[in-house]
Amino acid sequence: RAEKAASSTALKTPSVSAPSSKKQALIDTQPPRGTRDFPPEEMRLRTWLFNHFREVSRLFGFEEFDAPVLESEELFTRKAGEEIVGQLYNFDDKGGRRVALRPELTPSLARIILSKGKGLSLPAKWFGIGQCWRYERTTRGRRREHYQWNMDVFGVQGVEAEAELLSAIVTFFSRLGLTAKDVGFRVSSRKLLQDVLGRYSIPSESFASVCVVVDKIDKLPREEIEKELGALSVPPEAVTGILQALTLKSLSGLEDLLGADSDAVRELKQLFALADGYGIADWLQFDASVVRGLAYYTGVVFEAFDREGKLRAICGGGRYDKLLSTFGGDDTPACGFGFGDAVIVELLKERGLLPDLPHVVDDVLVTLDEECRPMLNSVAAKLRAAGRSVELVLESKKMKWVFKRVEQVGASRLIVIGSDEAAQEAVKVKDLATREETLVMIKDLV
Ligand SMILES: OCc1cccc(Br)n1
Repeated sequence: RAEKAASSTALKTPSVSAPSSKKQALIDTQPPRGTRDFPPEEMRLRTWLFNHFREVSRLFGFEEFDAPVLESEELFTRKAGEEIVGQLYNFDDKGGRRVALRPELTPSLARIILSKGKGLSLPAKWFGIGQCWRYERTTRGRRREHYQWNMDVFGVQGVEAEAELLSAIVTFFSRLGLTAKDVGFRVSSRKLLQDVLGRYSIPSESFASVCVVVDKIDKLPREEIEKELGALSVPPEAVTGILQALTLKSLSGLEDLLGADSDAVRELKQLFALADGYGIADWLQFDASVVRGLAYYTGVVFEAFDREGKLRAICGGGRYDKLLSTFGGDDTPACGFGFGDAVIVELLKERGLLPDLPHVVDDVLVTLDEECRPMLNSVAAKLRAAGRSVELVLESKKMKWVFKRVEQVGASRLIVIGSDEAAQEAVKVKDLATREETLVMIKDLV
């Protein structure tokens, strides 16, 4: 059968095309529209940022998880009119299955929590860093992917969990050199809106959709907001009541509106008291206009903003106690946040807080005599085993080239082996700080 196939192939096309003398047209070397490459200098900054994400998550005792970038579309097809759903990067796979590139991490996390059922001991405190996608008409030239850091707590009913998450984000900002003068958090609760809607007998089924519209209050003209709320059968007097309530900026004002026994008032008072315990109260402010744009939030919601007001929200999150039941599971109290990798870098640039992250190695090793290369390799292996990062010059190079390379990679030492050194089983070590040169027996080299 192989011969037959080979012969039939031979008849159709040459097994290997002869190297063409015609120059190949250059491919498009740019990454797909809306996506980014991370060459080393960009990757060092991303790694630096992600290391801070991971270290803060470790300090708070969270465990890392991940999930596929590709998920079943049904995980994200919520009906509340969210932008994140309208911009789903979804398609039919080759098996005809409806799939989507994840636009966020929380639904995947909820799916995994559900998959573990009673086997999962609560509370579960998980964090993840994952690439998330959207398919937006590129008229606005915006990115179609970003990396998101999530921290989520499953199984804690009280706002102690939200306070812990806020403390984690403040810890992160502080590690980067940002203070409460640079960044603040607007904090509210969707129970405020729930309470107000209840006063106008708005059916609970409209709650999520109303929140999605109200979240656009700073992005759309008032009449557009009124129109979209009207389309959700929210009567004009209720629209006025809602928009009025959203102007509240103090808990005392909120208490005047909702009364001292309102859940929203009680929870927010407790949250601010707990925040004070962490020493982060001056980072937080109550702002009734914060509702966030994800349909599944049910309680406390928050977002971090740059106090100069030049940038989009830095991160956001909140409580989502009913997400599991939308997947057919039993509800478990949950809250979490998402923190994108783009706005924070813009903010650090604005504040002159981007770190200098050169490519650095400890030692550059070179031989002047190719006969000595095996011995040079043994020196490289010895140094690497001792934990030193070693750039091994892999080809025969002039010393002028080597010194340029040493500068490029910020090495601390240049280690040279020639026939004289090899004969003594030694190397010449040049300390690049002191310029001092010494002969060192290989057996004594560290
Ligand atoms: O924040 C919304 C979002 C989701 C996926 C990808 C990008 Br870029 N932005």
